[in-house]
Amino acid sequence: MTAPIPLVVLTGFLGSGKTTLLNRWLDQRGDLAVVINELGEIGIDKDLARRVGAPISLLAGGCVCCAVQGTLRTTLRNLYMARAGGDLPPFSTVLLETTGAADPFGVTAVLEQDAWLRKRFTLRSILTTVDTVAGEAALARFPEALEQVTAADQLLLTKTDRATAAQRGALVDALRRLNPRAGVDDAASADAGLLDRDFPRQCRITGTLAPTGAVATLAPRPKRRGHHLHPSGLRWRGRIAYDRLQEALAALRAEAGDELVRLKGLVAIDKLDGPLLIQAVAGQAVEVAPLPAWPGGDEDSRLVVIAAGEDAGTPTRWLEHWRIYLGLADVASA
Ligand SMILES: Nc1nc2c(ncn2[C@@H]2O[C@H](COP(=O)(O)OP(=O)(O)OP(=O)(O)O)[C@@H](O)[C@H]2O)c(=O)[nH]1
Repeated sequence: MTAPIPLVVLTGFLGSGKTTLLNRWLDQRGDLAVVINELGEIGIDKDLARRVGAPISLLAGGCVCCAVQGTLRTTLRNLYMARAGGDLPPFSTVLLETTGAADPFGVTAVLEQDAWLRKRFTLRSILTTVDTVAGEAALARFPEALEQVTAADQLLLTKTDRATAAQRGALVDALRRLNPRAGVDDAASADAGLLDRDFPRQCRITGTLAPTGAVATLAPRPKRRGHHLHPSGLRWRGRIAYDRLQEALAALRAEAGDELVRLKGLVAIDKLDGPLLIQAVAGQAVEVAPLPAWPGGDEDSRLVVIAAGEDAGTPTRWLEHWRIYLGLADVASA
């Protein structure tokens, strides 16, 4: 049997910059197979990933750490078989982008528990993006962010261009306390060569160093029960005037308050050929960017929101208000 294929897990809290980094790495090398996990049924990240010939698989409808663990197993098997059968180029590495709510240990458990996969894939690293501006607040509020930091082999600071030196310093101190064994570096200086780097691992049970590639790790596990982050998505056809969209976004943000953790969308706008890409991260301004064309061939407008809190129905109610506000009758699926 050939050597196991390295798997790199790219994780990090919602909106912390995973897809942005993934796209930079896809520009830099063509020997990756990519698996993208999205929390909701309606996907946007896969369409936003650069089309550079790398095979890209989508795991939608839940976190890879729990709801779609089985789909991850199947996806990895399919990738392996397609590569062995010559149906895919002989990619060197699988790069898995988790959702921003994933527990990376749930991903490593898939490799640990499946004998077939264990022989054919090896966990190379867990790389965690941390938003330098919003990271400390996320760590204080969301156990998911804590899990991602404690599981990391390498922590990558994003949005350093927006952060003050004091924010950066305080965050680095907090990260070093939470995970002293991980390196901390700026994502901007992390090129795709990082994907080849092996990290020493320790066995969770004995605490002894295991050869690189073993899947166990010694990091302490913060406790949580289930997710408190709930996705919902809306899909529709028809164009919206830009001013109307701005009003609707303001109304949505006002209704949702700080329960709105993440928003992203591709929206057809009057007089624009391509869609408007909309992104918002809790506490940060909404970013809009016109794209020259619809990525991925799907020309339905889509909006995905992720809410924090106990009530999983909350984000669906926001989107229903959004639909009514904009008079969107032609909803293809919700
Ligand atoms: N200024 C600045 N913005 C960034 C940087 N990295 C990401 N962003 C912005 O942050 C927002 C979220 O970035 P993404 O790369 O989509 O984050 P993500 O972690 O993939 O998001 P989810 O998949 O929803 O968890 C987007 O609006 C990006 O343009 C950065 O280094 N600097």
